[in-house]
Amino acid sequence: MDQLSAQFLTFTYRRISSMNKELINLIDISKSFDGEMVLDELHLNIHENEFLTLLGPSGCGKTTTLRILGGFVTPDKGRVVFGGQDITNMPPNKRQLNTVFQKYALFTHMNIAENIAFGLKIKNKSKNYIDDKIKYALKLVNLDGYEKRMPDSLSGGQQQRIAIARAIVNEPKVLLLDEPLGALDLKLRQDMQYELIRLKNELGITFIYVTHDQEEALTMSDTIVVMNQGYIQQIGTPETIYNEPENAFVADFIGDSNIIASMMLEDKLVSILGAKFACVDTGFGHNKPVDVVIRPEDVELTKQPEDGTIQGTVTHLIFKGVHYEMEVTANGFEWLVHSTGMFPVGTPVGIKVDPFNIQIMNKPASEDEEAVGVEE
Ligand SMILES: Nc1ncnc2c1ncn2[C@@H]1O[C@H](COP(=O)(O)OP(=O)(O)OP(=O)(O)O)[C@@H](O)[C@H]1O
Repeated sequence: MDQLSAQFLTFTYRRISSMNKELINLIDISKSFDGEMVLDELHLNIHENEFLTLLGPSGCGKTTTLRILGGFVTPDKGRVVFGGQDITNMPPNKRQLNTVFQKYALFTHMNIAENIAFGLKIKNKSKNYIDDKIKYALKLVNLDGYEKRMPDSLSGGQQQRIAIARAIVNEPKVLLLDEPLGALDLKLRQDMQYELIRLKNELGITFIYVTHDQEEALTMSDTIVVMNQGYIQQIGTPETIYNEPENAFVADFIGDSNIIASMMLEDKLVSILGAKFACVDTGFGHNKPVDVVIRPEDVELTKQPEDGTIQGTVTHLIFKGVHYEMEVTANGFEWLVHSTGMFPVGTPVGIKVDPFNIQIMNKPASEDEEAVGVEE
């Protein structure tokens, strides 16, 4: 198992095991800008106390979805329902949602306490109420005593915590976070990921998080929604998304993978690059073109070709710290392999895969005829 898989498995304990009540329903939402379809009949249910992440490449519609939730963008079609109430046309300030953006957008001429108090003052809350809230919020984000500091005397990570503190004093039921860690360096980003998980658990509210960083999504989320070109590709727990990707896009976007055009010969038997491999999937039919996904850490290399192996040669080797990354050319395919064992370049090896680690995916209908790897 590589670092990535280990990292998200560590967090399994805190995930919602039996999902809570539905809180938000996005029902058949469509949105175009300048005649370009950005979201096409998007349907999504979000639960109470869920950490849900919208994940996908740049331009896939994540921020637009978040802005529709926040009320900053009105959908062309479809409805936004919050706690059973239609809020599609409700203005942002009336919604029980608060947004934290990538750019902290703190008021530079106000100190930290004034920044946090800003929204509460507009709502005419009493001084005592506001002071209590400031203390409470600063404690939650681990910045007690920072009331009098000015924003430009804080680090990026601290400023982002203040932006979060400012959002949570409004007691939203949902926090919308648009790449809030995007501007931070890697180490700080990782620390803040833990902070956000803790914060969400302490507050007991729903977090809807936008990122294009798959590792961040795997680390933090109860549920990941993988999006591409305005469509939801898959919704699932990090484990499901990583181990059982439903299509080649998801498999390719989440972590490294070997995606191989193959042929399902019969239930539990697949022909990969001309060799027969036992697998566990059923119901794909006979002699049906499929895509097979095998994660690099699930490829086992053997010194001698064995039954159920393909023979190949190691063509690249890189030391990655926790594992070696190798490329093995076998039956015309470049296999990506992560292994704690090292095989020097030029070594002949056998490739073996446990049946449970072979993930079968239906090919899109239009690609059926292009399938390769047929051999009886
Ligand atoms: N107000 C707007 N006017 C015109 N086009 C827009 C507007 N907002 C978004 N778009 C376009 O809609 C598409 C989706 O944008 P969106 O910001 O939702 O993507 P994203 O997945 O959040 O991307 P990124 O990760 O780069 O922020 C993009 O092509 C973008 O240019």
